[in-house]
Amino acid sequence: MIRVFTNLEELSQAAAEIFRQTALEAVKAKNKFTVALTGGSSPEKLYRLLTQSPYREEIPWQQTYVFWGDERWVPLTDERSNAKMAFDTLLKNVPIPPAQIYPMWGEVAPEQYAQQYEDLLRNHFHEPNAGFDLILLGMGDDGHTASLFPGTAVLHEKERWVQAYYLEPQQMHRITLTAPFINQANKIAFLTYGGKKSNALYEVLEGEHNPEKYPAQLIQPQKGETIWMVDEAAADRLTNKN
Ligand SMILES: O=C(O)[C@H](O)[C@@H](O)[C@H](O)[C@H](O)COP(=O)(O)O
Repeated sequence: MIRVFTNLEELSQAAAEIFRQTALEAVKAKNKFTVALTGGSSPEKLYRLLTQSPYREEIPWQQTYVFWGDERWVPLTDERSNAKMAFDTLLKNVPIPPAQIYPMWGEVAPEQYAQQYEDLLRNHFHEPNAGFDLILLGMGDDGHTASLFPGTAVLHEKERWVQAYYLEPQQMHRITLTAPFINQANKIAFLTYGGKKSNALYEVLEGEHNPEKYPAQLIQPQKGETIWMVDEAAADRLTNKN
């Protein structure tokens, strides 16, 4: 499903509403809500909204479990850390028990940490084909999502839920949920705005199938739904906006 908004404010409001609804439904059904946050700049406004009324009061924070879709392999105090951004804008300001927040960072090698994070997730979910209630994702203007970058080996991973690898062009390690595991989610919301994303958005949604070049094409949940939340500038090249 594609939803087009006139500006980031409206897009973020609608995303906050999806977050609230999904959290309430999950807690009603199984007494917990498990969400994966995204990094980048796109979710900042959403995160700030979630700390305000009515979301601050109505979201069942005590039963919320927070993971990340991906991370730059840097300490939690580093400005590039996706977790730092989420703590500063959202997590410090809502009553989630700290033990229910799982940033992707540890004092071990990134590959070893990826295995630990996967074990953590498998323990959390119990079932091998279970997935997140909600995953928030962004998309880069090259068509990457999470840390699934064009031309990387992680795009071909079938078994693992989490992987870490060295991303040569950025000279840093990245850690990411893999596409097969992301696709086990019940709901995925892409937050994508700005004219510089319009080509990639067109290629991902309406171009030829070429996930090697446009990895966001790999995101096709088996049983869940994908909601593309975009602004008019990003949607500029789309012919089908429904
Ligand atoms: O850590 C990251 O950078 C994210 O993993 C990445 O997938 C991000 O969501 C996109 O690059 C969009 O970034 P913007 O929201 O900044 O455009």
